[in-house]
Amino acid sequence: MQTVEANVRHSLEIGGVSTDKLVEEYGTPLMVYDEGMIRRNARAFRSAFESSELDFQVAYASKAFLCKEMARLANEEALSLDVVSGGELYTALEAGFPAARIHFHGNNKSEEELAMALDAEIGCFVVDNFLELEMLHDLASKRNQEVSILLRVTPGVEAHTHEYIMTGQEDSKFGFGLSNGQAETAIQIAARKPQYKLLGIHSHIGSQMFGTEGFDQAIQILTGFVYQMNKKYGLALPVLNVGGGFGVRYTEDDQPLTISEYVTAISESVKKHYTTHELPYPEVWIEPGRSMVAEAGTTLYKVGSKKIIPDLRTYITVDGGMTDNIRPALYQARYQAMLANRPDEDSTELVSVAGKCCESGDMLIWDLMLPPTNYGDILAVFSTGAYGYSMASNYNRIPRPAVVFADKGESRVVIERETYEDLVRKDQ
Ligand SMILES: Cc1ncc(COP(=O)(O)O)c(C=O)c1O
Ligand SMILES: N[C@@H](CCCC[NH3+])C(=O)O
Repeated sequence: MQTVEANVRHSLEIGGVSTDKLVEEYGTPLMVYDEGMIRRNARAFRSAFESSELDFQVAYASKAFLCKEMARLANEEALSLDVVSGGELYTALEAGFPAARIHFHGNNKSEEELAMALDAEIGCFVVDNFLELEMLHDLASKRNQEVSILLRVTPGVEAHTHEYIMTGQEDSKFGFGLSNGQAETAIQIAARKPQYKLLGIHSHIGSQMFGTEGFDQAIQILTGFVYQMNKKYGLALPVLNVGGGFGVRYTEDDQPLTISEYVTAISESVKKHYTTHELPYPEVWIEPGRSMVAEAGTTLYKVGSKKIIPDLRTYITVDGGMTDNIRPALYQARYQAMLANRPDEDSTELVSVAGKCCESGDMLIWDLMLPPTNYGDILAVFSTGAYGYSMASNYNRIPRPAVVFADKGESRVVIERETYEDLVRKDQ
């Protein structure tokens, strides 16, 4: 994959650091990010928008991977930050991320979380439902604080991994339905509330999308709605947030567009539909998560036991699994991998890669060709940078791995490996 280069002398390199060295220094399992690649992705999003000449914000969807150093990187790259919980918000604030560029999502923000975000004076709340619409305003009124909001709407466009389906109905736990009139009701309520500055609407149609048709459909529907709200209530709604969902390459079967192609398609679509409705161009916000970090991440595991079932299958087991990457078990997600310590050897053995959890579903890769493996080999699994560590668990009381950023031949720990002591720290 793009994130790694084979160092033909003996081992794979990530961000210019040999995986031999990384494993020796930090142990396994180890999550390694090619920091330069994350920065290039951030710049690709921004520069494509700059070429479009639209006003924009690129908000990194921090659910994909967040720690303080990642928040600092996002800030250095002039990204905004999409957070969906008090924990993500806290991490961003602890990292010194500017509150004015934080957008707060979530379909059940608690009063405490809302108060925390009001205290911090974050840039925008993406209001999801009628309870929040009232609760946030009550809290803001008590503080006499003005709050910028977007309303999350469900436009009735559902994006699936490889295709788009017009649902007609809006069966989603998120947001206000457009076709059933709830979005309009929410707009009317929001527009009357004195503490609210209603910036516009938000929609997110799905994740890991390979095309742009879904965005175009959603933008067409959203623009029609903005037009109606403008005509009926004289509302300007200057911000249009079209969410995230840009696809990445996990295996050679995945054919995502480039970042620039996604952004260009969105910009063109916004221009086309706003022009049709004779509306001034909005400020366009997007929320890429996966596409910012997935391909920049590689997980290094140590190969352990091997089980050969004659005429059936050969299992090799690594020292991690569903605790650091739940995606294969949860979504049947597929990954590519290679032996990091023998990158130039021919792959002649068909194996399936199992994790070490007490769970049959704890498989990382089915049917992978590798050179004949031995105990102690290092397996590099590619494109694990999104929704891997962020969805990690301590199932079987397995500590979470360390996370390292590698760049220009240097590496540094950004999240320390959990210890057994960490695991019992909260136990009574
Ligand atoms: C509201 C919202 N924004 C952004 C994202 C990020 O999506 P992705 O990681 O696919 O770019 C998600 C997750 O799907 C989301 O729910
Ligand atoms: N966690 C999911 C995607 C959810 C996106 C967040 N709304 C994944 O790994 O693919």
